[in-house]
Amino acid sequence: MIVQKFGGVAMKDQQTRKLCIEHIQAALERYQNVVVVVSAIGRGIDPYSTDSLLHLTDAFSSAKAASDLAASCGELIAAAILSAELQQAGTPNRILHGIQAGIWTSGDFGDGTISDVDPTMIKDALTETGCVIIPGFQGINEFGQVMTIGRGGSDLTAIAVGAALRVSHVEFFKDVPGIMSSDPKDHNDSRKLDNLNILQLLPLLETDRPVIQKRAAIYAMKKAIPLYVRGITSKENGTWVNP
Ligand SMILES: Nc1ncnc2c1ncn2[C@@H]1O[C@H](COP(=O)(O)OP(=O)(O)O)[C@@H](O)[C@H]1O
Ligand SMILES: N[C@@H](CC(=O)OP(=O)(O)O)C(=O)O
Repeated sequence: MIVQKFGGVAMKDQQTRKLCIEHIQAALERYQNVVVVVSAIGRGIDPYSTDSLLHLTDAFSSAKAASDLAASCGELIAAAILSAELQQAGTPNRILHGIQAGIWTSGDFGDGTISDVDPTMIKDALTETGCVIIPGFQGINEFGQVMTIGRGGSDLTAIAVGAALRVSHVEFFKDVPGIMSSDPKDHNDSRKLDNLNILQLLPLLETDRPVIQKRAAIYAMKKAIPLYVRGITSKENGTWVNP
């Protein structure tokens, strides 16, 4: 069993989602059970991106619970679209969201922390279909309210679910071929790294646009979960991150 995480760029249109579906189908053949964690579709002004949802009204600045509920819809929409397209491609699957996903959060709206993951319903669903889709970036607090867990938080969702299910590793699909020696969007001379450990990764995450959310990387280190960061379009090997 593995967890695969597809971010906003991988999910951005039907063409890139076809690549996501190919990666999911390949993983199903190899591992039988796959949990897919998705982020909201696109970036910036794209209609269902997290930024667009957070800017639907300026009243969200003083209504944090409502703002989180709106933001969480981006990942719900992404899960619904990927589920339908996977089904169309011949792969039955089931979405688990909200309380069904068993992801419990605490702390502040907009920046919650995952306090517990109860994998019972995920395991039950996997016995039915082998492929479960979970909207990232969110959980439920003790009062049953939806909370988001900080920008880039789907990475944390994927790792926390992976840890709860004791998977062999968590895979991330990016618009870069793996983890590079520096951000390739800023440095022409950056080169792909084949292997590194999380302590070596942490300095690379000190940027406005980290390749993995820093909080998620620290969680992976604490739970001893290996990560595999791959390119969504490339066939070449990605980067293994050892805990
Ligand atoms: N050291 C690095 N190696 C690779 N990519 C990096 C690095 N540092 C920053 N990045 C940036 O991370 C981006 C991918 O992460 P991100 O956009 O958060 O993915 P996701 O779509 O999964 O959320 C790349 O487009 C790249 O600009
Ligand atoms: N959609 C959320 C959560 C997330 O992790 O997104 P992405 O995987 O696209 O960085 C955000 O933009 O913060």
